[in-house]
Amino acid sequence: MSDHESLDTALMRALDTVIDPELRKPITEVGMVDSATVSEGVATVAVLLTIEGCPLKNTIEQDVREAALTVDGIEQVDVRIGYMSPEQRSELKKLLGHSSRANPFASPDSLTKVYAVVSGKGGVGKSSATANLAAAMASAGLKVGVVDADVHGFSIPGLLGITQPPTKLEEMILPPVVPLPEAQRQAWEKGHPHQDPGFIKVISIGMFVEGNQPIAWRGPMLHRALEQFLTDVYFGDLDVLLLDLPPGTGDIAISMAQLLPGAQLLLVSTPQVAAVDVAERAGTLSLQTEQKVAGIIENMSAMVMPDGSTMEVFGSGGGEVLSQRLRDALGYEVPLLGSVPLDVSLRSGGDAGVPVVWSAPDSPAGSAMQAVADRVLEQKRDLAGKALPLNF
Ligand SMILES: Nc1ncnc2c1ncn2[C@@H]1O[C@H](COP(=O)(O)OP(=O)(O)OP(=O)(O)O)[C@@H](O)[C@H]1O
Repeated sequence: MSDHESLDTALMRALDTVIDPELRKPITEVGMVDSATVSEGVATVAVLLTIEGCPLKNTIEQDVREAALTVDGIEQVDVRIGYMSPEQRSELKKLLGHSSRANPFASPDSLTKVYAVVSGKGGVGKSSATANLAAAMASAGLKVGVVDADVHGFSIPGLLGITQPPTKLEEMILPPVVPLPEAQRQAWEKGHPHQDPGFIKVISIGMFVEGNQPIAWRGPMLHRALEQFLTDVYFGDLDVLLLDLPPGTGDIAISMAQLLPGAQLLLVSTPQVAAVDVAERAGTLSLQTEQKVAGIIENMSAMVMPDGSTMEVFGSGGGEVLSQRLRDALGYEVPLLGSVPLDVSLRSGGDAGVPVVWSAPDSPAGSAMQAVADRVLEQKRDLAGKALPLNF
């Protein structure tokens, strides 16, 4: 083998380590490296991006440059950016095994655990719980998808700090990906040197409307939108899919049950005993849809004051009462998965686009949200006692 050939090969191996941020696959595997050669210490890499104006152009360019410079004998890198032709994009879709006519999560072979986060009333912290569960699960090394189907109150992109739009490849949609923040990534790599860290792929109705416009859709359109999210969006292999649904027992809850019959419900409620009736209705809808309620998340429970005392702004005991009532109504245990206190750090983390389990993991709300996520993951481990192909 000549020096040229061995350097070219070494360059290609280095490029194997560059992961496309949206597809979460090595760029060498998905046809994004058109050519890569080395001559007199200069690497020339022709990269094909999926679409023109790809928002991740700079990241990919930078990653290619850094990877090439790890090769002994390469001193300079010339990255040439081009774009895939329609034929190349079709090839890519085939390679990804994406068919926009199938909802992969409804297939009996699907290994993805699906949870719909629901509530009786609005404003009880359903979206905050969804974002924090997703973040905690990604920190545990899981590949997590989030579908923000809260049509009238979509807030997941903001809670997860997403500003980048999805990428459209004809009818296939590549959702934005939230990687682990630096501190969590380092902690993961220290404990699991040979395993990829988790991430969150997110799709939201809010990504498809201009500015802050309201959505005035009737049931069939909502159904179609949810269906499209499950079929047209390329999530790849996920460990967990979380859905943030609108509050109550409306059209979307029914559509979700039709499209994802295997989804389990996580019911969010405040500790206010008077709110339990409404939450109970959201839980007992599962009798008609034949879905399982996996547990209750009590949110906005007693706030810890600076002097260490607690203040029960929304009362107490609602989660326990709801757990008992649902056990009686549904005929199986519906555990209270945890109580998350009212906490400024949860609100400020959400406002800053960093869920509190990441921004302030030791805060009262951060540790309580983490504990809820741990309980959900434990339930998953218990599943039928069979080995799941997951590493947690
Ligand atoms: N434990 C908490 N401590 C402090 N603030 C909280 C807590 N939980 C939620 N909040 C705040 O309450 C508001 C409502 O929360 P969130 O948007 O998560 O509720 P929701 O149930 O999803 O609402 P919607 O009905 O609009 O979907 C947000 O401003 C959020 O930051």
